[in-house]
Amino acid sequence: MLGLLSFPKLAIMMSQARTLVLEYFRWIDGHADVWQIFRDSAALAAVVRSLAESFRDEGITSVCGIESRGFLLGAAVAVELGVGFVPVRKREGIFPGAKVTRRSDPDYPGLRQELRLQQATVSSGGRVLLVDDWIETGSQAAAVRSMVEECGGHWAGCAVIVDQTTPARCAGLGVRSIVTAAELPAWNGQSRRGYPKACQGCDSQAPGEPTAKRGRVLGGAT
Ligand SMILES: O=P(O)(O)OC[C@H]1O[C@H](OP(=O)(O)OP(=O)(O)O)[C@H](O)[C@@H]1O
Repeated sequence: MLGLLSFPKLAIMMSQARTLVLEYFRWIDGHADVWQIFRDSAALAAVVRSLAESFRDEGITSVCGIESRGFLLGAAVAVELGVGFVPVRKREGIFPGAKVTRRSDPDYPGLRQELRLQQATVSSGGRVLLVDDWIETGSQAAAVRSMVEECGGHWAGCAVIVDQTTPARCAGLGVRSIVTAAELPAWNGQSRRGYPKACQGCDSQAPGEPTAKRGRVLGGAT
């Protein structure tokens, strides 16, 4: 763990994470491939530390992650913060015990995800941080928030690598990101047209141009 960092060291660490994300992120056949960031140990470590550091002083008692990339990142950030991990599974897969469930509003590919959370994993009064690789519509995160609150937990916010939300969604869900979608390399060497503009006020983006569909140029998933 990093423990307490001086401001210059913290700024350098956050800057390194941002640089490595921009270096390793790839568009492959029109699909955003965040997995490429994880194949480099230095990039993965920097991303995990940066996500953890953005909520280090917020009294987080558990970290939540949505299957599947949220499992990888969320568990790592939980270790970094010294707290436990709360998994949110999608429709399929064995997941024993009493659960709360939600059907999300349409997410970035237009899917209404069936999300499940084990009640016992959220302690009443606990402060839960959601960690994910990317947030776009915020529909899955909003559904998770609703389940956490039903279990008696408090929503601390979202730590993500890439933020592509609107300012209102960003503020409502408490999103803090390493980069915004508008900062990513252009897709296939073309312009970034389709991405919202960066929002200076909340470190996210402002509405404007249509949102790029990072996961489905040809109708597939990420
Ligand atoms: O902001 P939203 O529009 O709700 O979308 C955000 C979610 O979409 C991605 O996961 P995805 O469903 O692609 O699952 P995966 O991690 O298994 O690829 C991402 O990891 C978030 O969990």
